[in-house]
Amino acid sequence: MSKRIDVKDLNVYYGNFRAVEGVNISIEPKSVTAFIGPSGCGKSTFLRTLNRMHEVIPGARVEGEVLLDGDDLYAPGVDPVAVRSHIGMVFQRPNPFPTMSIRDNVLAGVKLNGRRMSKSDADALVEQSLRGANLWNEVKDRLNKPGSGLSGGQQQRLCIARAIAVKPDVILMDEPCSALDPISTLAIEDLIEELKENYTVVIVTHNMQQAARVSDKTAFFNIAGTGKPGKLIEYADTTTIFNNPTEKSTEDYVSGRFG
Ligand SMILES: Nc1ncnc2c1ncn2[C@@H]1O[C@H](COP(=O)(O)OP(=O)(O)OP(=O)(O)O)[C@@H](O)[C@H]1O
Repeated sequence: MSKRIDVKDLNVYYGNFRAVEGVNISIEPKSVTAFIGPSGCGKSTFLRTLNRMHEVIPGARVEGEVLLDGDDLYAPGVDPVAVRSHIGMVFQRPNPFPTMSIRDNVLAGVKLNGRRMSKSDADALVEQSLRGANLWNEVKDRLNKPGSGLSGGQQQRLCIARAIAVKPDVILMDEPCSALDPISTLAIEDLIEELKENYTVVIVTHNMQQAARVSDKTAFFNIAGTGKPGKLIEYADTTTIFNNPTEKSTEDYVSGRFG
């Protein structure tokens, strides 16, 4: 089930360094939202706070609120592992477990969450997830072969299958195509378009054409200079951000004048 995310007054720190400052944003369910902006402006840092993934970095912490359909992900007693089962993540480099079979890779997140199921239920979930990631036809005859035997683009779709197997509400993607060739990139972009029928999708991308192609809304982040915090500068419909932005810095960035 797709859910909305509301972020209120969010600051993110690495130790004493404030990497992201004062973000307020509402992300709609069943939509694709792109985060764009120059290197170091905090896109990945902010993305990771949406499922508490930053907590694996020592010294990283947030102030503010992140609400998933109104529930605060940072409220006392909330288990970050449970948060990550509702809000999945796909990374820049495809990271299937290399020695695990394709089938076991799909089931890895489900097993991590301690869910037990019969072999026939597991088989059905593997097929459903691989179909959902547009990978089924390419791998159905080699489900017991290692995930590392797939091409980069197939491995990334396997990681998406692994993410959707746990039936999340939200899928976060941190530059999911940056390690892929153009054909595999198009396959992932097509898949993102399909995923939004069922999920809230948030994608960090350096590729402006990709943001324009896949997203409904775009958030532009920027930094005033090295050592300064990143800020959300403008957030609007993607067509507005690319064709008629309010802020001069947004226009300069999307027209390729910096970044
Ligand atoms: N693990 C970390 N420890 C300390 N500082 C970090 C860490 N990760 C990122 N930073 C700093 O936080 C700031 C934001 O980095 P982040 O990677 O979120 O930016 P980004 O916009 O995603 O950049 P890029 O587009 O290059 O990936 C940068 O100044 C970066 O050096």
